[in-house]
Amino acid sequence: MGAEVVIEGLTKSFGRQTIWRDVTLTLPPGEVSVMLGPSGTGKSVFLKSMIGLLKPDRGRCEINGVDIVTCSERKLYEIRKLFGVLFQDGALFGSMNLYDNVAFPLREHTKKSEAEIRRIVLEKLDMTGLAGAERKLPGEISGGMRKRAGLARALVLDPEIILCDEPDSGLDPVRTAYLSQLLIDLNAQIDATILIVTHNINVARTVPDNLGMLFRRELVMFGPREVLLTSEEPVVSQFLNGRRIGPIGMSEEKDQATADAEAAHAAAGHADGFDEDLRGIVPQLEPTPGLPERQAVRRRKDRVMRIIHALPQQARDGIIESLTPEERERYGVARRPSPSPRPRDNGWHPPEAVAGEAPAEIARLPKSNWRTDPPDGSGGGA
Ligand SMILES: Nc1ncnc2c1ncn2[C@@H]1O[C@H](COP(=O)(O)OP(=O)(O)OP(=O)(O)O)[C@@H](O)[C@H]1O
Repeated sequence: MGAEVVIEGLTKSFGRQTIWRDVTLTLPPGEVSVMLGPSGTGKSVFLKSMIGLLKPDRGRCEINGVDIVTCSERKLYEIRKLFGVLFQDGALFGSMNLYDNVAFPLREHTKKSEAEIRRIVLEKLDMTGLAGAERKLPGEISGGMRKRAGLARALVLDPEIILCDEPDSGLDPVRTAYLSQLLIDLNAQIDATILIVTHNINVARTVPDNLGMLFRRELVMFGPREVLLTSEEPVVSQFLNGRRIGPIGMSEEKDQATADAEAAHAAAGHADGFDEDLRGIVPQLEPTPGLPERQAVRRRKDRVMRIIHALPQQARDGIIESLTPEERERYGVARRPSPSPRPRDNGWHPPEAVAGEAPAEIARLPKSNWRTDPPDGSGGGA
């Protein structure tokens, strides 16, 4: 199972420019998480801080119990070996063919024989759909293939954590869908903890177990996907729907005059992008048939059902809705009565929010007997 990453109060500035402050979140082991955020909100800086390429000013980033903000260079070098990183452009060496690019970390960081290296490289190229392309140079292949080659290279040291910086950038929607599927398939095969930073709404809606968003130098939210996907937070719904009306402007944050002018245009009937409301929970991608089940799915259900009482009502309803009848019985929860339809049909109809205490079915939630973490308690998560 992948490593858990515990981040607490992390703050990063460049000179007097604060990029983000007090970021606190946990990446649960083996789960897939996505960090959304408008351009320039510091998503790439966040990834670089997680592998110690940038040094945060304050806070902790603990991986397998080691705080990489304060640990020694030697320890950091060791911890970095747990990571596989897919950079935006694949970061391949232009003069090396795909085989040598993918073999590079093995030749640099291990004493493996060429025969062993060959076995691993061909296995990873096969996993990423690049079997037969090993003699190609990066300049001779498409952007999608370059990303997959970057991913193959990120896999050769058997990472516990995979970081992907905008894996969809420069790809058309079909190639992005293939890459999304590949990430889920890889998670099913190696159970690594995965963090993807992206602007891509489709990736955010269909790929992760957990979703977060950076905005205005802060983490707006981070948690089970159902929370962000049903959020009424203006910045979240504006971002998910790709609208101009809302707190996010051309250069991240808009001033009041611009916001007022846009609101007046909208009131006068001026269209603001799509008319469809993209909020709501859509089914998560599943591994390609024939691959193993994602072990993280069961662990996550168990984890989320333990914290469900603390989640907003719409997220709770969405989570309970997504359980099978057997799972509802096992967890001792029931669906709430049929909701009244929403004005815009986005395929899923959350029940009306009910103020007050957690519903009875959640209050009597039993401790799950589904826990698959090792008995030493090293697994689990937030
Ligand atoms: N090494 C650096 N020195 C100084 N400023 C930096 C450095 N790296 C990033 N920045 C600044 O940090 C801010 C956040 O950059 P970052 O690339 O992390 O944003 P992002 O959210 O990944 O954006 P995008 O989605 O457009 O890729 C930017 O204002 C950028 O100029």
